[in-house]
Amino acid sequence: MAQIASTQLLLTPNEMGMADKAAVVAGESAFTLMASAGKAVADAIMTRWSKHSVLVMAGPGNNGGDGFVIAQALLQHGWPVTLAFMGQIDVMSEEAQAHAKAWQGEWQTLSPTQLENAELVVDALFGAGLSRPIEGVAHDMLEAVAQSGLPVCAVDVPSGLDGETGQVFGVTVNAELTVTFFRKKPGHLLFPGRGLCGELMVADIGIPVTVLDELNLQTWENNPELWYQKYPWPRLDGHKFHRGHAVVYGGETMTGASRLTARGAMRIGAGLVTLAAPIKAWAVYATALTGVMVAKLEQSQETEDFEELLLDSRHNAIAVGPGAGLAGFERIRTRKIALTALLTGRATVLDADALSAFSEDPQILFDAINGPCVMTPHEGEFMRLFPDINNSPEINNTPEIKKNHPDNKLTRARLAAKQSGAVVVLKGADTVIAAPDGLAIINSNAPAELATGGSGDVLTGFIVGLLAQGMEPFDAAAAAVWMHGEVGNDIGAGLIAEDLPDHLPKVLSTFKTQYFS
Ligand SMILES: NC(=O)C1=CN([C@@H]2O[C@H](COP(=O)(O)OP(=O)(O)OC[C@H]3O[C@@H](n4cnc5c(N)ncnc54)[C@H](O)[C@@H]3O)[C@@H](O)[C@H]2O)[C@@H](O)CC1
Ligand SMILES: [K+]
Repeated sequence: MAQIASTQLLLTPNEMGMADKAAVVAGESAFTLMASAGKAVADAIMTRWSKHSVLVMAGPGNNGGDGFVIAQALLQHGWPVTLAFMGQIDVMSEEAQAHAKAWQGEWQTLSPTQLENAELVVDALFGAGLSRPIEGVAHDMLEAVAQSGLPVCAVDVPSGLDGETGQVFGVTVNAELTVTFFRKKPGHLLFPGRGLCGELMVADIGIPVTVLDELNLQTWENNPELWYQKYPWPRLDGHKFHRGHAVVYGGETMTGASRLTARGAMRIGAGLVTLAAPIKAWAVYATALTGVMVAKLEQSQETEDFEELLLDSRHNAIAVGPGAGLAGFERIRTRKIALTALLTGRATVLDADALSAFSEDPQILFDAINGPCVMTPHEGEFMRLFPDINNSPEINNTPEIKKNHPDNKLTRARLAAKQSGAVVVLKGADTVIAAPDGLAIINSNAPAELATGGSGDVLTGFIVGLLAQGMEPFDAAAAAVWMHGEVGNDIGAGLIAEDLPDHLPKVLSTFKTQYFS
């Protein structure tokens, strides 16, 4: 995956530091890399804004070094520039010192009063090297910038944002534009970070792509580049059975949920979809569904009937959860149905009630997972199913920045995948898809409109539909989440879950034109 989608790779600040070092070893000069970084930011500023009075805040590390380059470039183009420095010049890196010496304007010491005459702020205080909470004058300055409402261009990250987790380390600013270098970082895509970066630009500063080979990277931003080659396009000579047969369990009361799942599975191309429902609700399903077949599960023997249905090995992918039911006896039934599905060893998606039903004894669920499985919890379901993860050593023994912010969504999803043996899709505006082997993808195309009732049920349908067509769970989850986001963007305001499956053909056709013609 690394080779086919190198541009989608995400590097933590630490990995970025290693890439930077490897580039220098490969013959790039650190001075030139910094010059290119600063120039890229200055160019972006001059493209976006007309000539303004600029305050460049330069911090004690290489982020500050970039600040000197930016200040000098803007000055040379006739912009009024104030340079506000915080640090000790003689302990800065050689390249930062060299660029600081090249600065031809006046030096000032960082102070909130400098904001009085500023029209635009360049935030080059802290970047990848942030290692403890921001205090003192830098803290006061960032707070004053935030309160001033002035437009901010952040260098690499808004200072105070942890590039690894997307969490804020005490204080930060809301940037209108963030220019980062070489590759994005997870913190640019994970909330709240994503909301603080404004427009995010990635500048090529001359780091050779070959440095990535040494790094064993495991995190990507979701994009068809990652999985389009494995996408199961229907073959002209194909038969509907080649496109799989998905089985969706439907509960007794909330019948809409599993119908949305079934429709999602149909739309994404499953050859056949059967909705299996308890007899009490059977008539509702049978009346409402046309292309989807409905199977009856007789009273008091629902699990046995479900098991029998699955004896037919053409039923190659199963979804349990949407509308499955949690009240009283339904909870027991939902558990049995989920375990029956897992026992087949066939590709299974567990969502909603199928996750919550195991909140008291999640290990029973994890022990039953021994085939391809995708779990799609939202935050609430995740907390119920993985209560220990926030207290796990991998979260708490990391440096202080992470210790103070256990809400590292990427790490949590990875730990959950490892613990359960399933691909975990931790849903939200920044959905993370993590596999038990450590690979992870952060999704970034979901619009706010997708946060609506039934939207997750459709996603489950997209996943099970792709599984039925033979896609591997990690790829199927990534592709489904991306399609779901694209459909959401396509519909926009006024979106309801019912629209999602029916807008998919348009998105699929654009995707097909782009990648397969
Ligand atoms: N490929 C790369 O990695 C490149 C990186 N560049 C820049 O270099 C930056 C990284 O440079 P550094 O590693 O020097 O990191 P920073 O510039 O973020 O700052 C590190 C310095 O700040 C101090 N510090 C950390 N947290 C602090 C706190 N809370 N309060 C006070 N001081 C604190 C550290 O002790 C260290 O002296 C990137 O963000 C980017 O802007 C560019 O110059 C070009 C190439
Ligand atoms: K910064």
